[in-house]
Amino acid sequence: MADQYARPSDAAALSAVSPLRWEEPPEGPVIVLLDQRRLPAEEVELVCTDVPALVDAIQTLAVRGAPLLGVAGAYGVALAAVRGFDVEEAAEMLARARPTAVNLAYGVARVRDAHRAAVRKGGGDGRAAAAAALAEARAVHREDAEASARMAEHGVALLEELLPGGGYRILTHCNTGALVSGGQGTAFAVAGALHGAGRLRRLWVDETRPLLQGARLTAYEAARAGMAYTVLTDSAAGSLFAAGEVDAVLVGADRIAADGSVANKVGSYPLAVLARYHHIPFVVVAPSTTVDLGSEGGADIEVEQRPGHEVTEIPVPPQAAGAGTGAGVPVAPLGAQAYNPAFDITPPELMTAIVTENGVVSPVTKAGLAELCDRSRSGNGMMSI
Ligand SMILES: CSC[C@H]1O[C@H](OP(=O)(O)O)[C@H](O)[C@@H]1O
Repeated sequence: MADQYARPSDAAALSAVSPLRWEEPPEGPVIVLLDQRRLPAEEVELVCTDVPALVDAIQTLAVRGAPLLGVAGAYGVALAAVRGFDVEEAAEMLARARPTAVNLAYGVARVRDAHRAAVRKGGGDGRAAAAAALAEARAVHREDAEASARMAEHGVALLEELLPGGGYRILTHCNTGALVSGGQGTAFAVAGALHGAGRLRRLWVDETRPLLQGARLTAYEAARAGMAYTVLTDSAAGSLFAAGEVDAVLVGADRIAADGSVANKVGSYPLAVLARYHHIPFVVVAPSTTVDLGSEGGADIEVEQRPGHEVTEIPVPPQAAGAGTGAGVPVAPLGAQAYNPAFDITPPELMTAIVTENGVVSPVTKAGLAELCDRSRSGNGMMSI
């Protein structure tokens, strides 16, 4: 079950608001989510008291973005453990909630395995196993925040190496800021670090149809940060490249295959082709938890297909984008068919680099990516569910 609590849309309060937190009110532990479907017009918090409510929030993009899905999945398994729900069943439900972002399965497996180990060790002491599950979920959350800060450092250093001096006009797609992370995000964290150093001349923000994560969420985060930013339709990006107005493209990722193929928000692949044609750096920024060494190449990545009404209807607030209710205003003839993949696949040969918390791989090769991941996984290897 999820209750909703509206908050004043106060900019000062916003800066302190996290997209997800664990709380332990007297009536029992809950996961509190900032409902990203309602942003930027309203700050509404969803209070999830059980796993089905969290699964629904994930599937309707109230909570979204690969790294944060890993954190949400981790806390979802911990919620099951602490509230005495079936942990194995909860792990299965959560891992299947969205198929492409590998972080979700990773976060779920981390906490599920910690719980299993504690059960084996504790001989059925449920409280000890629940405490171990919550501790592991907090570790997943903390590690993602730490990874975000390190990605920002590596990303800035890479841009300074690629494009020495001056300020940068960065084009980004979808939303990759604090709303998708335990920290300040992935690609947007690099833009934020550039902004903090006075090196961000302009942030070009693709609106990112159909759910408008760019126009709604990246613009919201850029405004809060005081960045110079401009929203554009996805189809206008080409003319910006042609006009020489883009210095680099920074995007996130939902799953990176072993060969470096990247699944990211639909529209990323065309940007990579444009960047290659115009000789502009195309850089993917993602934590190592987004790399799935079990997927050999792009063909192994399941691309989530979403409901057609997200394309054929314009969402009507307060049922904002991603509500999944079909409560929008039709823009296509009723009954129109729609093609609505949530992601597309960019091959490694179109990328300049992949930036992770452990460093940069450029050019993007299978060996280079594996080496980067091995360095990061000495403590917490990728676990599949
Ligand atoms: C850096 S994770 C953000 C990543 O997730 C977005 O997808 P969605 O909004 O459907 O969760 C998009 O692919 C972003 O690049």
